[in-house]
Amino acid sequence: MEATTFVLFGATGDLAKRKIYPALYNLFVDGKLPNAFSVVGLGRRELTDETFRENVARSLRSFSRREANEGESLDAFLNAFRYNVLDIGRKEDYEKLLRLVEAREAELGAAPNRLFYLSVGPEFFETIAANIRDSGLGSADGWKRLVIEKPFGHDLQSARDLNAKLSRSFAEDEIYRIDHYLGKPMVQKLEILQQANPVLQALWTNRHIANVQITANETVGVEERAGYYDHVGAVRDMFQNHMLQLLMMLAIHLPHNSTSDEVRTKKRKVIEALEPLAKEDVAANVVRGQYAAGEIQGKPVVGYTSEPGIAADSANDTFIAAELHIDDYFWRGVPFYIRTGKRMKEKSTRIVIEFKELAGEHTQSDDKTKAPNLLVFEISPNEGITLQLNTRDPQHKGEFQPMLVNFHTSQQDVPEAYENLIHDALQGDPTFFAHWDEVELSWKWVQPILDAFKDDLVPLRTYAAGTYGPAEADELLARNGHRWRFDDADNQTQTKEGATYAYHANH
Ligand SMILES: NC(=O)C1=CN([C@@H]2O[C@H](COP(=O)(O)OP(=O)(O)OC[C@H]3O[C@@H](n4cnc5c(N)ncnc54)[C@H](OP(=O)(O)O)[C@@H]3O)[C@@H](O)[C@H]2O)C=CC1
Ligand SMILES: O=C1O[C@H](COP(=O)(O)O)[C@@H](O)[C@H](O)[C@H]1O
Repeated sequence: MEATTFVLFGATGDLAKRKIYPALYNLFVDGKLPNAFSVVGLGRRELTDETFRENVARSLRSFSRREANEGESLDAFLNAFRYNVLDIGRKEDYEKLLRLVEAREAELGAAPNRLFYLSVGPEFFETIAANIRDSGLGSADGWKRLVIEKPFGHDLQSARDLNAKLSRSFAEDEIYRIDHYLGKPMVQKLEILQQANPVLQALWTNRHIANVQITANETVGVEERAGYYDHVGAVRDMFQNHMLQLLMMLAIHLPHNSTSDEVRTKKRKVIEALEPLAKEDVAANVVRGQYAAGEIQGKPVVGYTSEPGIAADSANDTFIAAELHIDDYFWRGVPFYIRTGKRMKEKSTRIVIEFKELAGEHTQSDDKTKAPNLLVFEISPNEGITLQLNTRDPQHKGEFQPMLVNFHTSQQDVPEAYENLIHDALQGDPTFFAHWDEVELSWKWVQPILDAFKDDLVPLRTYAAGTYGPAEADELLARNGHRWRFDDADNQTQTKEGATYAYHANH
């Protein structure tokens, strides 16, 4: 891998501590960092290199999936770290930074390839990009890349404005917009599972698929993020980015060995083909919810409007469910149901594909006991694939029984999303980053929902914490004869009654 200087804005912040340092460490342990590699951490706080390294080591002990015990290996990792005080708005600080970066590159005999990771609030993105350009940090005889965190805009117009500003300093192919859902290993596997398995390719159409359900439920509430979350809600925090990315990744049809350009083109086609919702139609297709007091895993929790920092009359959405349609050859007529919420019964991110009965199949008297075939991609917290088939106990010739064929990987073996994404950014592979076209088209699709929420055209439904959301989210599916599959209760019945065949990846 090419020599790289990893310039980290926000090196003293929460994201760096919880995600970025552990990801870098795990890549280091796996031998996936360049030989000539430096991290230059930036922040306003006055830290020496030694204190910075101690902070990094502490974060590894708390958050890394790998042991970070003192020793040669940890020392070798930390040796790559330097700290530099920088105030984002002070131009002269970038000149000092340039001198430090150049000195470090000279020390290592490394080419001036620089990755600028912006782990700071989006209000700083424009200033940082412009200062990188003006200071000469980005004009050396190597490559430059800009990695940015969400949120990318607050609505369609602000996203366009931000993109226009960044484009003055970085080309589109130099910008890596993180959507950490694209870094989740199971999401990355969706592409290859489809390409490498003719059986899936053959089934991936409206001829065989009755509906697709994409869920990202969380048990946590607003936590300490009231200031941020109360202005964005579930629609901006999760739906516009992560959920629509999951939809694109699931719905694309890719030729074998697709390039990153092909993936991007196909994703764009999917989102372009999403049937637009008019503001007036949002209420019929979208459920907006907010959690009330309830219980999470046996413990009482307060409702959203009683959370610290949230106004008692806040109408912010903590839950959203929607029915979407992709108007193209493959998916016409297949509802895509999306649901995400906070303070739900269980933490689970999964995609369920429900298959149709065979066309023209005669109804048998015992068909009512037959469960639909389901293909379930468990994305997190557990990773796995389940196929629900029907069987019958040959001894008793009784009712149909669902049989679950399970594939699960051990959590220890699974790299963190940030490991995958940082590794890809270091290699210059943009496949699992959000391209501007996708971001813009996602905001465009979501904008009528934002407008309808703002104008209060969609009733705010409450749901008790610790449930699966408002009843209206069930009704959304019920009107089409569908229901959310593989929720906790559903799952228990299926495993109690059904035979389970497990295949473990490490066997
Ligand atoms: N935390 C998380 O889990 C996630 C965060 N994000 C996004 O990542 C970004 C960073 O989040 P997070 O780490 O939580 O934020 P924090 O508030 O914890 O950290 C902010 C960082 O920005 C630095 N900073 C702030 N102002 C300046 C300034 N004027 N000049 C120089 N540095 C400055 C701070 O350094 P100092 O105080 O030393 O100046 C600090 O290192 C945000 O965009 C957030 O939305 C996205 C997904 C998850
Ligand atoms: O981006 C975000 O994602 C998290 C959920 O991520 P997960 O990997 O735990 O599923 C969510 O809690 C947060 O509000 C949101 O900003």
